[in-house]
Amino acid sequence: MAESTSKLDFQLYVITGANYHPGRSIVDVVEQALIGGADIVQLRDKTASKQDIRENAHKLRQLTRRYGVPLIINDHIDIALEADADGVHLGQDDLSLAEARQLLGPDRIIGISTHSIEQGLAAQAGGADYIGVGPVYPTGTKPGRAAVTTSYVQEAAAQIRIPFVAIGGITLGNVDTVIAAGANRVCAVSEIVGADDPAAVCRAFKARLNAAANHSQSPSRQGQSQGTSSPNDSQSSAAQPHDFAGTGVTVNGVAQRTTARTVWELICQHRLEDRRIVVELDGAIVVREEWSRTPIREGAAVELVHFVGGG
Ligand SMILES: Cc1ncc(COP(=O)(O)OP(=O)(O)O)c(N)n1
Ligand SMILES: Cc1nc(C(=O)O)sc1CCOP(=O)(O)O
Ligand SMILES: [Mg+2]
Repeated sequence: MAESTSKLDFQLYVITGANYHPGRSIVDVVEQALIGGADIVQLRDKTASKQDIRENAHKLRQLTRRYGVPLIINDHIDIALEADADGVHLGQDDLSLAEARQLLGPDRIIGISTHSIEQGLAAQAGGADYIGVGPVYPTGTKPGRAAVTTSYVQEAAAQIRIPFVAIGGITLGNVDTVIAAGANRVCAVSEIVGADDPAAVCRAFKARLNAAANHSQSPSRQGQSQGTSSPNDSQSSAAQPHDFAGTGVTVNGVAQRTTARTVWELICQHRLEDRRIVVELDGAIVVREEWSRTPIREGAAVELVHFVGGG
């Protein structure tokens, strides 16, 4: 089912889990995930004191701002507001969606955990910005919760119109199965924050998600754009289609013709979609949230600056 336009644009969602990285700071581990291409970060800590969670929220707020990535706080609306996080994530047993919306206002993101299509449809009708669909597989991060299996992912893909993210026991070993069931977005805790190299794991997840997104393009669109797509295709409709000869642009000082319609498609054509990059268009920085909405026009001068060594 086609998604409605959303304020959310992500593929890879990373949730913290301090018990998985003893001896390494949360800031260090999350920064590695961001370098690897994590699109959204959730601070989740079920055991720390409220004061410690508050302090980590402020640290992660600063960090995620530097990377232009949204920060979600699990469970604690007060901390989300105090730290100026982008939103909260709530479960079926947490504060209700309606109460949370009243406290947070219309603009902050509210994500809701769902474990059945009935719960998913209810959260969508109640105004959730996204839903979690899981646990797809049994997981030690949420022990005792029965797996919903990829059947619920398939149902969500068919019936849910807001973004949904598959979660629970997702690893590089099974992510292709989850994607094949219809997930465009995945979320992981242990596989990422418990890894020796969280950046490498994130890059690998993004490569799988991007490969699937490119593969699912219609043949006519592939012909136009070399099979690249934005993380949320509905947002790239702002760009106008180009003719077959493409658009004359200069990329990093090299004149060329491109079939890319947006900055995001140009990034994909240059195979930089899973790299940490800064984009300059005609002398002005284009922030990450705008990549899939920013059209490439004839004569554009684009600088795609990527950081060698850090990811
Ligand atoms: C993206 C995402 N999905 C699901 C959850 C789980 O939330 P909840 O059911 O409230 O359980 P706890 O995380 O609070 O233990 C989540 N946090 N994020
Ligand atoms: C926090 C959480 N919520 C879930 C849900 O299905 O609602 S599954 C989950 C844990 C996800 O951790 P991992 O990637 O380590 O399996
Ligand atoms: Mg919760």
